[in-house]
Amino acid sequence: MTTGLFISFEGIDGAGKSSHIDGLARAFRDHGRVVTLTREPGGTPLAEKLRALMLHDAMDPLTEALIAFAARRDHLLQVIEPALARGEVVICDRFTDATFAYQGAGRGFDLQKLAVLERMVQTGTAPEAGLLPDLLREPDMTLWFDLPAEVAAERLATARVPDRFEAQPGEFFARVARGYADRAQAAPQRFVRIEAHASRDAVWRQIMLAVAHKGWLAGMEESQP
Ligand SMILES: Nc1ncnc2c1ncn2[C@@H]1O[C@H](COP(=O)(O)OP(=O)(O)OP(=O)(O)O)[C@@H](O)[C@H]1O
Ligand SMILES: Cc1cn([C@H]2C[C@H](O)[C@@H](COP(=O)(O)O)O2)c(=O)[nH]c1=O
Repeated sequence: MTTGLFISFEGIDGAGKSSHIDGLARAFRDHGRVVTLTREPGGTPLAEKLRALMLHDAMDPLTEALIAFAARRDHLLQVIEPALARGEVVICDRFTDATFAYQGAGRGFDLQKLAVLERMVQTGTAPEAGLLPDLLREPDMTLWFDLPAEVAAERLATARVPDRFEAQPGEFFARVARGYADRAQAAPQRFVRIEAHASRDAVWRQIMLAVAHKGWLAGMEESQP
């Protein structure tokens, strides 16, 4: 039985994640792996409804954090854990690091309270779904797209109508970026920093190197995005 792999993509809005998620899924499929591509907040019918609330309705930071974790719990139980149990590669556009970066560093919500919620949601009162009491479910690797907030803002300026987060000022994203840097520093074995202020090809090469370094897609280092 192949072991499941859990990979998350993180970074501030506009850092360039979406431009590469499909490419990584394709690379794994070319290697014969079954891939579940998903995102947070979202990934299940219930969590997608919570996503719409979170992105468009005004609320206080605690409510925002609780919605993020409620959506995550459903997503874990319905999609992520079953896919990992089947031995699939789960590629998730954002996971809990986003809550620490956005609700924690960005909004200023208490990081220790987030850590309590993280433990409640990502450990297991649901052993049948793959969650275990003493094991915090986390990605096996987090690709962190590190891009200065002002460059991300320039990229997004012409891209689309902003949601509640994208409409935040530059200082908010500078705080979120620092929040990601703190998470990366605290978990260097899980995080891979991607220098995102680079061409798409250069970013793709970094992703392929990170994956090859784990021994997951040997021989694909020269592949195209
Ligand atoms: N390496 C790059 N150089 C220049 N522009 C880029 C690069 N990568 C992506 N872009 C552009 O930047 C914008 C944001 O990219 P993308 O949607 O991939 O970011 P994202 O991290 O997924 O953002 P979000 O989290 O808000 O969905 C898009 O217009 C995209 O075409
Ligand atoms: C998981 C998660 C996400 N967010 C924010 C980050 C983004 O601004 C949006 C999601 O939009 P995207 O286009 O899919 O990147 O939600 C958050 O604030 N907290 C979270 O836990």
